[in-house]
Amino acid sequence: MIHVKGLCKTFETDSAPVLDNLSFSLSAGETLSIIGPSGCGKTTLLYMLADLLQPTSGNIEIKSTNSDQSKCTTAMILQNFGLFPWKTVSENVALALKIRKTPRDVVSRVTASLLEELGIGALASRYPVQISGGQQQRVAIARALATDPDILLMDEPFSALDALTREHLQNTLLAMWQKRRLTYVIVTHSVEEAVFLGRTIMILSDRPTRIRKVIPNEGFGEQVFRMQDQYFEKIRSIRRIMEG
Ligand SMILES: Nc1ncnc2c1ncn2[C@@H]1O[C@H](COP(=O)(O)OP(=O)(O)OP(=O)(O)O)[C@@H](O)[C@H]1O
Repeated sequence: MIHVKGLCKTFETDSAPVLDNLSFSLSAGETLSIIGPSGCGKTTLLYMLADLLQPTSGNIEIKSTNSDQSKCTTAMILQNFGLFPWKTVSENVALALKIRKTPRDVVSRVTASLLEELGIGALASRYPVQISGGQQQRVAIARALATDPDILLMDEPFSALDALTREHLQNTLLAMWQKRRLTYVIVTHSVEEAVFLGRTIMILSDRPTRIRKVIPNEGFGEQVFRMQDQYFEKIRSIRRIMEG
């Protein structure tokens, strides 16, 4: 579904490349955690996957496995939630559907069902300032899922949250994956989060950034994984690789 080949990125203001010859693939229904040193280009990579930035060279092909559809849709969730403060929770979630001129009854139905699914149905008419950070992030997830994207791209989506809320939302994301078999890519600074949420974990190097290692994560997929030896062993092995 996602095929990245020989991807390089150098910004005009900087002579040194940020990303240097990255190649990887991700199939439909798979989940990828990307982890690496600060400033190595994780956000840059995500923006290129979202088609918000162009590579300097190399290419990204995002294609549906369904032959009727040649192009896949992506949605992105940002670290600071990116909600519009002047719109209510349900208006924020409905936004992308309204922009696409979706019939009003469909907008209401999809919005209400997503808010229920994410446990924030009672907050529909509140404004973002009237709800907690964790609840705001649930709204951001609902908004991203409203258009039923093929691929969900997340840039440190839970990093601003306290540990318990973060864990709840990781569980929510996993539940959404189990239910919908979402394909998602998550950028994170947390090794624990990378291991809990990625069936594959990609470790990036320092700049010029290359793929240091791609690690399959067989235990991924259930909440109980967090309590298992395999989970802690994977965290230890990734830390060893990152510490070098
Ligand atoms: N638009 C831009 N113009 C010039 N340089 C940029 C631009 N965007 C990012 N950079 C540079 O590219 C490098 C990678 O930035 P990026 O935000 O992708 O890293 P990151 O791995 O996501 O960082 P962090 O882990 O700290 O969030 C940094 O050195 C940054 O300053």
